[in-house]
Amino acid sequence: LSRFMSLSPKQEQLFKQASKHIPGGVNSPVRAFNGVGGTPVFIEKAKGAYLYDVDGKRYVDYVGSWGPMILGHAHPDIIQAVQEAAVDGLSFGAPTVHETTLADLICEIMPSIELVRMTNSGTEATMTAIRLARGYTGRDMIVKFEGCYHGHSDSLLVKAGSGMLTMGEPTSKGVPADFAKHTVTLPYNDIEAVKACFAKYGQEIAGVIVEPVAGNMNLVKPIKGFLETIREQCDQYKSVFIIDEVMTGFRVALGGAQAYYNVKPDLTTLGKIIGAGLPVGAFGGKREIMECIAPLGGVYQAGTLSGNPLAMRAGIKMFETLRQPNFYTDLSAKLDQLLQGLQAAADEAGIPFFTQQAGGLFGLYFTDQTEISSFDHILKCDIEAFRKFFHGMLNRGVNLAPSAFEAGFISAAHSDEDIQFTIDMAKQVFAEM
Ligand SMILES: Cc1ncc(COP(=O)(O)O)c(CN[C@@H](CN)CCC(=O)O)c1O
Repeated sequence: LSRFMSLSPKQEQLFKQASKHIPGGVNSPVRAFNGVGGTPVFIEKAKGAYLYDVDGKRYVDYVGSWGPMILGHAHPDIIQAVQEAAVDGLSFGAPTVHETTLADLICEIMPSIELVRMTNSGTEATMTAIRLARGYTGRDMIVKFEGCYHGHSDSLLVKAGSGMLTMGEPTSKGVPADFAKHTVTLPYNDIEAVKACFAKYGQEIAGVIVEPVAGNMNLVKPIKGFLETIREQCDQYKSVFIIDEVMTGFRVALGGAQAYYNVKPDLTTLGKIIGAGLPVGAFGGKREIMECIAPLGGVYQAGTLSGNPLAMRAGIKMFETLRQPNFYTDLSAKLDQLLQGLQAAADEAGIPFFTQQAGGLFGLYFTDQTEISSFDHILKCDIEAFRKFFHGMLNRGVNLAPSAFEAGFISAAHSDEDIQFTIDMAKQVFAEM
């Protein structure tokens, strides 16, 4: 593997320079390549399906900035919208009609959302949704699921306690145990565990937060009845059902996973795609819950740059394309073509491998297991094989997520040629594995 790891001396030098004043040389940990080894690639620009690194090398990109670039990079309509917004001023700290327009759009596309508030990241959105669930119910306990990631707020950096239905333990230093103990973490897709948790703590549970399709432990789809059980239990015990659609919103379907699986949450958190690449998050849902948010109610939340005009106008412009008929059927068909090609290539080379898809989101698994529906299944996959595949593809100009515990993203800009190229490169890499 080491022969794959080093990139150009220039990239090595840039990483050394970055590491002088930036922790780990990156502004978000996953970018440091710790999950795959080697030095991160420094990107200079991007266009359509492609990234271009500082050496001018082109990569077909399946990370898409972790989801936002569903139209492809530097889409001319988006760039024009941002340029036009910029000349009108970058931020006013006062209401603009663009915020109303985007809020109206989101509420129309996701009918479970009656009121929506913009933030600057998915983390802010989920952090506030948790606070809102607690403020609305007057309860403290939150339920989340192993392997799901909802951003880095304290209540959500919690893993399962020693016993399953016990108080959570921090997954990060700096999160007080007193804080983590209000979060119970259950196995994803474990319907009985959800029922047992509510039977034991029901009256204390402020809310449940779940990735409706998990994309932060690699891709894991909900089994039949999982999301429905959370909905039923929240109804029975008057807890708030929060669906974290930061990654799945406008990705697995226009209406998100809640449309894809026909489940109605009380609150939805959003991010990534709604800003078209600019910093945006959002949380929204039932009016009676959202009316607890300041300035209407006593749950405080704020943000200097929330709803800023550049991000709003980029998002509004992007939805013009997303709402075109067949956008998602075409995106899914494109991804299906890719995954079928990768599967055939792996089978030909005799590599234990399979894939899963949810709209424009995908997972690649190096395993001979035939089912992936839990974090335990993911932990049994062959990480070393993934690392070899990752570097083999990167060297051949295909950019995958630098971790076996991340999902993959395709865009409308990926052409048939890009997909065939990806499959051809995979054939070469599988052959040397
Ligand atoms: C379901 C879900 N909920 C919340 C978040 C946090 O959003 P941000 O605070 O990173 O905007 C995320 C962020 N996803 C990661 C990808 N694994 C972002 C990449 C990164 O951390 O750099 C998410 O996937």
